[in-house]
Amino acid sequence: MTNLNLAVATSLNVAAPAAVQGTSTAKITARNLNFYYDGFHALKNIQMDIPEKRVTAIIGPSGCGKSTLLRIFNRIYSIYPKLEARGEVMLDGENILDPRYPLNRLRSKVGMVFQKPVPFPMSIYDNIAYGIKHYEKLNRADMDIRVEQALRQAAIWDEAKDKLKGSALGLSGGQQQRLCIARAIALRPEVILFDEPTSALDPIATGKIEQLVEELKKDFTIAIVTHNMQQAARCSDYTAFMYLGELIEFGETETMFTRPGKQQTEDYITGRFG
Ligand SMILES: Nc1ncnc2c1ncn2[C@@H]1O[C@H](COP(=O)(O)OP(=O)(O)OP(=O)(O)O)[C@@H](O)[C@H]1O
Repeated sequence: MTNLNLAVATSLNVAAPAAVQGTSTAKITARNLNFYYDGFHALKNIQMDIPEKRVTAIIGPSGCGKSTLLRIFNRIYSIYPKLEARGEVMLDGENILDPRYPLNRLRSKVGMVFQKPVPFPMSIYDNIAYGIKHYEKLNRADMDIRVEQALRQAAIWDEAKDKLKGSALGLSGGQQQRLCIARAIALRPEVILFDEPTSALDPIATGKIEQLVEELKKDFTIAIVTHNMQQAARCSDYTAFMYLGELIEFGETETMFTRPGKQQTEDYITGRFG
């Protein structure tokens, strides 16, 4: 590590993350991706590969297009008029921007967790079962198993198991966010998108979510938008740095945080702007 690189890592107060083990194929590939809000050019010619079963962090200053990019990966924008995506976003080799790509299939393959946990106003059990019922007909015993599996995988089973029939709104903010993660997992997606999942949480709840993200990458491909650079450094394998709608740099997180290739990336991660 050069002095500069050491300075970058030290200024972030993070240990350089371990190198990514092995190679990974791309689960999602964006090619010549442009996005417009009623004519406003918000994403400019993005080329990006999101590696399978790895965590990819998307960072950059406010307004650079992080959330816009994430929302394209599950086509959530398509419910609003006057929003337009051009180019290709391939998921397992199929272009999800093609209107013929069934939204139902996309929703079952790509789950999303938002900034603010929004449990449904119903029991903890029903929060998980509700989504499953849309896609599958399970008998009671099988549903019980699926609900338990999802809660366990989202590391909230121990706290929830004795109050499954109680309202989800009675959980703490951090527990609610893990419930929302369980709700996404229960549909057995292949990709989970996290849009600033810890910005409304305290440091302890944040730590639990970061640990969970680390666990989940064994089974899922993860993309996470975060303002928190320590978080990106701690829990991602790859990092994308965006600025003013462009993808400035993409690479292994360790490299990005210790030997950034572009001056803008270095300025951002060392806190010189943003
Ligand atoms: N609904 C909208 N209509 C018009 N412009 C929008 C809309 N949503 C976002 N934008 C614009 O698109 C650009 C990208 O916004 P986006 O929310 O993706 O940025 P971001 O990097 O996620 O920002 P933040 O970190 O503040 O959440 C910004 O210039 C923003 O003002």
